[in-house]
Amino acid sequence: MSTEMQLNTYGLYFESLNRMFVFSLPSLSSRQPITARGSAPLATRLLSLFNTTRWVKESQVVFSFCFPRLTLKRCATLGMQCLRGAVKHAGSGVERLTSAVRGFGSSSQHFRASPPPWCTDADPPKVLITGGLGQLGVGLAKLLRRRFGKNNVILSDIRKPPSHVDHNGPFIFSDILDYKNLREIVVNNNISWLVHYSAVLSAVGENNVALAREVNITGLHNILDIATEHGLRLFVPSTIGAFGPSSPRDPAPELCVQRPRTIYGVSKVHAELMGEYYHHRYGLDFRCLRYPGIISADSQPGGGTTDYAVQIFHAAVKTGRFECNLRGDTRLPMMYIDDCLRATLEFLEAPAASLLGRTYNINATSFTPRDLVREIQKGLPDLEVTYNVDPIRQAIADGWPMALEDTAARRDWGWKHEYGLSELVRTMLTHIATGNQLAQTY
Ligand SMILES: NC(=O)c1ccc[n+]([C@@H]2O[C@H](COP(=O)([O-])OP(=O)(O)OC[C@H]3O[C@@H](n4cnc5c(N)ncnc54)[C@H](O)[C@@H]3O)[C@@H](O)[C@H]2O)c1
Ligand SMILES: C[C@@H](O)[C@H](N)C(=O)O
Repeated sequence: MSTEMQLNTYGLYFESLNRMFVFSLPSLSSRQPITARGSAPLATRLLSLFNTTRWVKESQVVFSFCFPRLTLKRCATLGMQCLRGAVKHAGSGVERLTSAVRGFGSSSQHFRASPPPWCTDADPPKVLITGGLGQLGVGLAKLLRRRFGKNNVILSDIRKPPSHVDHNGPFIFSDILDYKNLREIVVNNNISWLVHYSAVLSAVGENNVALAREVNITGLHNILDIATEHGLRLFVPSTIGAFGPSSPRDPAPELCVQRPRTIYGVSKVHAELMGEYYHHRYGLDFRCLRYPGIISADSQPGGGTTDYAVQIFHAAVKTGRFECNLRGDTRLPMMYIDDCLRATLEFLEAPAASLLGRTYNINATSFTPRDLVREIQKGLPDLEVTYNVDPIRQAIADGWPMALEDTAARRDWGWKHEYGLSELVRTMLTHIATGNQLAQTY
């Protein structure tokens, strides 16, 4: 199939339902395949110019622009302007794409082209996120709302939302231990996808085993039953904490001995097994990713063992000093939040037929506190770090893997991380510094 044909069929697609303009770059030539890295100038330009979502699918890099409030015609025109502007600024290597973009839109037939195979849902899903006020939920809601529309994604938690969360889309109270309330929410809002983020994390769990057991195990049972009863697609994250000291550590394969020594880890292995059992027994569309430790700038971690790797950035920018509660040589798998949330959306959207398994490892980078300090010091050379090891957290970390083996995710649904250690550190410092400046001006 020629590049132009691919572009006409898959490259530029206008999804009228969501006023969404989807734009993908196939490999343009064998000499210069467009990959996430190969297309960096164009990708960077697009991401800096517009609020875009990016997926990487097989050999294609996919962007979408969503203009939910505009008329169809205005939306299509704007989409074309975005693409032309971005391509013009992207520099070399995209000449053939430029000519295809020029041709696209001249005939209305393009807007009736079939959607790409991974974009065929006629109705957007109605998504409920439980435990949505933690480190990951608000960011995921933002990403999903951009993709499916603001009112199609409901955040829920047992805490009161800060005002910015309350203003950005629907939020409701939901305690996952209250089965009746959960069922009412699912029925009344016609929920079709459930992202189950409520949990008690590793360090807090060791301090309150009863609570962790209640939320992570009893709560999960409620979620599984509701999801099965109402035919929902259910996403439950697992973790590097689902492995233990007897698992292979570098890397931990998808299938291996899992004997974690924390209530958090035990509850996550339980979730993986119960979800897979419900999938095979009742046909539940259960999907589970084992996340590494997640690093985010504008949301705080909720009491885990990898929290130091978020806290150090804030301390580095604010005071120039940090006391680390893990030993300097403790290597753990970590991931920048944008990679984690994009992986979650891509995995949720993956056709069921492409999923050979239901629980996947995803990996990005691994580092020790010392590696992280060295990298931060490239931008903030005056940062001073001392070590005051917390024995509970250190014992947990010593039983976790140093890296995850994630070839199945890369093969089955095109997972690809974008942030290595240096990109992660640069991005975190920029976000935190910008956030602080903004805070000072108000
Ligand atoms: N953040 C990470 O590094 C990481 C890594 C691996 C896996 N995960 C998993 O991702 C998910 C989200 O993680 P996070 O970091 O946002 O967690 P978090 O601890 O920051 O947030 C969890 C949320 O669950 C809520 N919650 C507690 N009890 C509840 C109940 N009874 N009903 C409803 N909500 C309740 C809390 O109020 C909190 O807002 C969790 O399942 C976690 O295990 C996170
Ligand atoms: C790794 C992850 O599950 C969480 N951040 C924790 O440390 O508990």
